[in-house]
Parts: sequence; C-alpha cells; structure tokens
Amino acid sequence: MTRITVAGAAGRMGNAIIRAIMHDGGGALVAGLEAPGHRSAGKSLAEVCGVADAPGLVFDDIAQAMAQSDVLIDFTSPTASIANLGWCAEAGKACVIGTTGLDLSHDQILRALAAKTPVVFAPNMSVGMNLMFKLVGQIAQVLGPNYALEVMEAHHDQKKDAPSGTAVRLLKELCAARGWDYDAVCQHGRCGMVGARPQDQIGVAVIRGGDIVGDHTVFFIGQGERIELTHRAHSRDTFAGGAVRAALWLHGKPAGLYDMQDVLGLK
Ligand SMILES: NC(=O)C1=CN([C@@H]2O[C@H](COP(=O)(O)OP(=O)(O)OC[C@H]3O[C@@H](n4cnc5c(N)ncnc54)[C@H](O)[C@@H]3O)[C@@H](O)[C@H]2O)C=CC1
Ligand SMILES: O=C(O)C1=N[C@H](C(=O)O)C[C@H](O)C1
Repeated sequence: MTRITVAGAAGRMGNAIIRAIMHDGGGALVAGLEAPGHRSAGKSLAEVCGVADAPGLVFDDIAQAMAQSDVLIDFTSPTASIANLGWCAEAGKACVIGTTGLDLSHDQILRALAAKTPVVFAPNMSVGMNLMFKLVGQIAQVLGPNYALEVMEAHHDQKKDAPSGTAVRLLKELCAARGWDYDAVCQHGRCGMVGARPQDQIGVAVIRGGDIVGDHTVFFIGQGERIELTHRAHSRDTFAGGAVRAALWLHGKPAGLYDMQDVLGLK
C-alpha cells in the first residue's frame, strides 16, 4: 500500500486530501507536514483536520514527516513546494505537486529535480478540467482565427495567485493551438481607451470573492455566435481525489515529470 504524507496539512487542500485518503481508501495516511514553527506541529492529524479516525502527527520537519512515507502530496506555496521537492529528490521519494503561482525560475528548478525523482505536477487535478485542457485547443483550431478567444476565472477571496494556474494552462493550450507567444498575446484586464480588439489577443479576466471553489470559462466568440466552455468545481474534494489518484499512480514510477493527463490516460 502506498504510504502518503500531506504537506500543507492544516490548509484548505491539505484538509480535503486527508479526508480523501481516509474516506476513499487506496492509500495509507502516514503524517502531515506544515511550515516550520506552524502552530499545528506536534499535534495529531485528527485534531488539526477534524477527521476523527486520521492517524499520525503533523510535523514541521520534512525528514520526520517523510520517514515512513513513499509519496509526498504538496499543496502549499511555490517556495515551499520547491524546497520540499528538493528534499524528496535527494531522498528518492515521489512527489505530487498541485501548488500554483510558480514563476519561471521555480519551474526550471522543478524540471531539474524531476530528473531525480518521480513528480506529478498539475495546476488542476480534476478529471473534467483535464479533459477541458485537451478540448480548448481542438475547438480553437476547428473554429479558426475569426473566433476571438477570451478566458475568465473566478475563485475565493483567499487565493493568492492570479490568474489561476488552471487559467494559465488553458491560455497555454490556446496559444499552442494558434501558434502564438503567451507573453505577447495575453491581455490581463482592460481599462481605458484600449481601442479595437486585435485578432491575436486573448483577454484574461479574474474574479475573486467569497467561497468560490474554482470556475473557469473559455469564450470562443465569432460574428453571430459564441461558444462558452465552462468548468465549475463544486468542492475541493474533486481536486483532492485527483491528487490521491496521482499519488497511487506515481508510486514506483521512474524519475520524471508527469502531469494529470498521464495519470488519467488522456495523452
Ligand atoms: N492543482 C489543483 O488541483 C489545486 C491547486 N491548488 C493550489 O494549492 C495551493 C494551496 O491552496 P490552499 O490549500 O487553498 O492554501 P492554504 O493557504 O489553505 O494552505 C496552504 C498550507 O501550506 C502550508 N505551508 C506553507 N509552507 C509550508 C511548508 N514549507 N511545508 C508544509 N506546509 C507549508 C501553510 O501553512 C498552509 O496551511 C495553492 O497554490 C492553490 O492554488 C488549490 C486547489 C486545487
Ligand atoms: O487556489 C485555489 O483554490 C485553486 N487553485 C488552482 C488554480 O490556481 O488553478 C485550481 C483550482 O481552480 C482552485
């Protein structure tokens, strides 16, 4: 059985992942990991997460948290995920990373570390969104250049990064389909005398508020009609289930960088 440690155990996703391991089965929950000096360090996972039957403790030291584990599932912050992956690469432990907001330098380090240990890295662990990643490029290609592309995402008011990692991936799929350069064509918001819309542009709109779990819409807008392709996550359980599925799939795989498309057989 795959033994799993959950980083960010006291966070929104950490909590959902611990519930998924406990209630959906398939893996063994070993420990939680939190930021150095975090108030939950030394407490039981059951107390920290409110999951009565959860075994194990929360540590603020990765060596202790991973001592009995095969896989780390990490939904934390960009710097924390890269540091935790660095430890996993040295120790030969597999790592599933769902953290978003990584910059180019994080991305380069992640790729180098994934040469040493198996890693699943994906901005969205849901089945539906991973199918949508495939579909948006196909739709853009079939409709052709006369259809304007726009992306809108909405999330809860605690989200730190914008646009979401999922929106960034959708934009990259659309750019690949059109042969466009991401940085050159993405227009983040519009304000003032912006003029007529150029054809080679993708507008990006970001909404934040309340407890929205995660909504993404891609607009394909033509003269006389439009398609709006929307994915709405109803709860974090959909991401958590995907993360656990990825951990079970990853255990025993050779070193390398994988994403949810590999896990779900969508490539
Ligand atoms: N890929 C996906 O499907 C999804 C990705 N996310 C991403 O996951 C990340 C976390 O999101 P939330 O759970 O909402 O955030 P959160 O803020 O609720 O939780 C993050 C947790 O990580 C902990 N942490 C910080 N540094 C740490 C370290 N060095 N080691 C261990 N734990 C550490 C924090 O104390 C906190 O408890 C974000 O980047 C978010 O965008 C969120 C939902 C789905
Ligand atoms: O921070 C979140 O909550 C989410 N983050 C991911 C992202 O940035 O794409 C995925 C999901 O939409 C929820």
